[in-house]
Amino acid sequence: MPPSPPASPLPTIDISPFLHPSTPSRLHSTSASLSAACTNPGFFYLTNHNLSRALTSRVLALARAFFLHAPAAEKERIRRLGVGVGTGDGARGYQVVGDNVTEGKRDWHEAIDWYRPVREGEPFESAGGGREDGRAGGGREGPYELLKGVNAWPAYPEGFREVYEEYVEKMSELGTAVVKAMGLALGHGMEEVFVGNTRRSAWVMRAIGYPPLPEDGTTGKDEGGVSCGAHSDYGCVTLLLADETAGALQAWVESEGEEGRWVDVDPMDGALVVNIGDMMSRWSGGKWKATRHRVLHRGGGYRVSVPFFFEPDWDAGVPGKEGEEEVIYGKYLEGKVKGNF
Ligand SMILES: O=C(O)CCC(=O)C(=O)O
Ligand SMILES: [Fe+2]
Repeated sequence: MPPSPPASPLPTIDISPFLHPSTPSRLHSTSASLSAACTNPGFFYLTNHNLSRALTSRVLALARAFFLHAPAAEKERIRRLGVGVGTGDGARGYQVVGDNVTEGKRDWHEAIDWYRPVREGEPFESAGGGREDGRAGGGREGPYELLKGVNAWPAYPEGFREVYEEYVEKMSELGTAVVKAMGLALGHGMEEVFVGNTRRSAWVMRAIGYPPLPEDGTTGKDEGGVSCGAHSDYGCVTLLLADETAGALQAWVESEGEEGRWVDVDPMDGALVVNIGDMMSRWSGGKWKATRHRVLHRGGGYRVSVPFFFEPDWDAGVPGKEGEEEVIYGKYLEGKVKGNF
């Protein structure tokens, strides 16, 4: 008999002590488990969070309905455009299959990207900022500087924006709880550092639709033949909601004394998949890993995922290991966005 594939080695973290009143011993034991998970493999399941099943189902169903049934004209209306092109800011909006590029290769997915709204009086704002103050704003006049535009919301299916804005609130709350737990684990006042530097988190949210990869394994010239190329995430904490499709997301796991390998990160009912990004790895002095991951969706169905990237504030300074220069998160993000698109 061939050996059966290894079971997913991902740990599970119950985050409830950081969302509700708790005891010091529960807080400490949660943050100790979290620290172990962030050290290796850098990916884990998060349970007992603050999201109702009604909300997560709505979020996934709306994204699926948009990708599969929105009229082409509606997708075009909210299309991501380059800086200086109409309402484009080079970041926000809808991307057709192949628009998104990882390490120079086109990815086999479509997506909508949203970023923290540019708000008056915040460092994220600039002369060319979109100033989308909550629901009152929303004019997409342009021109905008890189990353300083206004979010684009689908008019189809109905109710999309309302549900997703509720989701952003919940995910920001959850992100804060997770970085608090991480700060407690690192000690040395890092809890205050993390909370203080993520109060105005320059969050990013993507709704991603993955058609199955073409069966011949090729997606064309300049294309990686993958649904999403191998990468590490940029910021603090990625909170991933995905549908029930198995065998799509993979993480590069290196265990001591063993060669690294790609491990399937299949969805777990009721849990979010969490991994840490480059900034959190820096903040931990390199103790924690921003684990590389990729998506290879070869199955038959259409996969939908909605990652929420809980990031540092735009102007947060993130130190590296000794001898390394501090990184300003907003500048780091600008560099990544410029390099990708
Ligand atoms: O769709 C997924 O499972 C992961 C997507 C991802 O890694 C990303 O958007 O950074
Ligand atoms: Fe990622």
